[in-house]
Amino acid sequence: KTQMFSLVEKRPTQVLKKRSSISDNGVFSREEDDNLQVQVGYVYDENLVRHASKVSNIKGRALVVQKLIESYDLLRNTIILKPTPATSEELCSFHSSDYIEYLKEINTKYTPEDDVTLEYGIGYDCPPLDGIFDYCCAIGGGTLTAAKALNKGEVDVAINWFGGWHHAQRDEADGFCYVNDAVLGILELRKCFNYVIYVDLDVHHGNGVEAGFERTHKVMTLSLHQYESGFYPGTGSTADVGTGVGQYHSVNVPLHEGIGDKHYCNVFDQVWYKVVDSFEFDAVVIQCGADGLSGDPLGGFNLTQEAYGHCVRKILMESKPTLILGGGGYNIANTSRCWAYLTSLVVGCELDSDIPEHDFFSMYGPSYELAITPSNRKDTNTKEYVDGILKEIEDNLTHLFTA
Ligand SMILES: CC1(C)CN(C2CCCC2)C(=O)N1c1ccccc1/C=C/C(=O)NO
Ligand SMILES: [Zn+2]
Repeated sequence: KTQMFSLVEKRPTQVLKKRSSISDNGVFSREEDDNLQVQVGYVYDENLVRHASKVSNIKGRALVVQKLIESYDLLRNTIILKPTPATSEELCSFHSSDYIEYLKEINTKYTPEDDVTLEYGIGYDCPPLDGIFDYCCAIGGGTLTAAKALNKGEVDVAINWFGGWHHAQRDEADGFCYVNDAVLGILELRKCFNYVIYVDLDVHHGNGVEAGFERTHKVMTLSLHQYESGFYPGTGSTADVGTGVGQYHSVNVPLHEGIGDKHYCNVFDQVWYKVVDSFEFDAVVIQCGADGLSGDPLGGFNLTQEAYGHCVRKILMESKPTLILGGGGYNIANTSRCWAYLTSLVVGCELDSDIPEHDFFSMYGPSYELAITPSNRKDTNTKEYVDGILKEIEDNLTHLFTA
């Protein structure tokens, strides 16, 4: 039986209401115990951190994230989910067998230093990794382990900060993503949950996940991202709505650079309200790529962890089994700040505004504070532009009402 949970939004910490279980007639029955925290699973082991550190553009990020979360003692009331590497068969539930066979073949043949333009997207944006196949099994396995724990009802929310690689396509690596663990996780959840919604908060369009589900109405993908000419990956306009029975089940919110917390949260709320009304989902996956944060070298958006927290909190209010993933994020200290903050929000405890003393304390200078300060950059998202895209999104989603 899948235990459900319900959240009551209380500031500042998330005091989560008692667990309720679905009684026979499917209606929530409230157990009469006192407030039980929602059961949170947290994917971690050293092998996964070692693999996650392999990709050069976020070298060492996995360990810095982990150490900050540990320094705040956030894992004491979570269930640590030790990941099992994915098997080839599991990777092939989304990826083509020739792509996976190719990764096996080149597993220890190349290293990032090899300046080769290989097949299957390996070599340009996605340099060959030493142990590239083992890397994909570890990364894919992390998210699959989380999804399986949600399927078994062991946890209500599962967090995997080492996943969220949303650009990988069925038969090629793309955008520094070699395996699309988000797609694998959604496919796993679909074994137990009929309808799944995927929400992508990364500054880049979640093109690989959208492509994976654009022809089905069982999975809705919602992506908020920067959308400018020449900005990677270049997909994700409002006109991009999915096809066939999947039509109107891909929702895109293309934004221009400079958007800050207040505006972003306002846009999210307006879209989320319509999405919840048009698509009844049984489980949720949220990709929290932190490259939208102020201070990210990509520099596109001007967000702080407050924007990410607002969206995650809003989504958790639906009280559905939820899988939370990482993704991009190239300012390693700010990415760690953001994901530690989100972890605290999910487990329902407050964080001290001063970064605790720990191995990587020096990375948080000069403020040594948890808060990320936004810059005073111009938000180029005019009211006219935003109202226009919200209207298009609303018009698209009304097709689901009438369906
Ligand atoms: C190589 C990295 C990943 C790093 N990077 C920045 C950050 C720091 C200096 C350049 C990029 O733009 N990258 C990319 C290059 C080509 C294609 C995609 C990406 C990023 C994808 C992504 O984050 N998706 O969520
Ligand atoms: Zn990104």
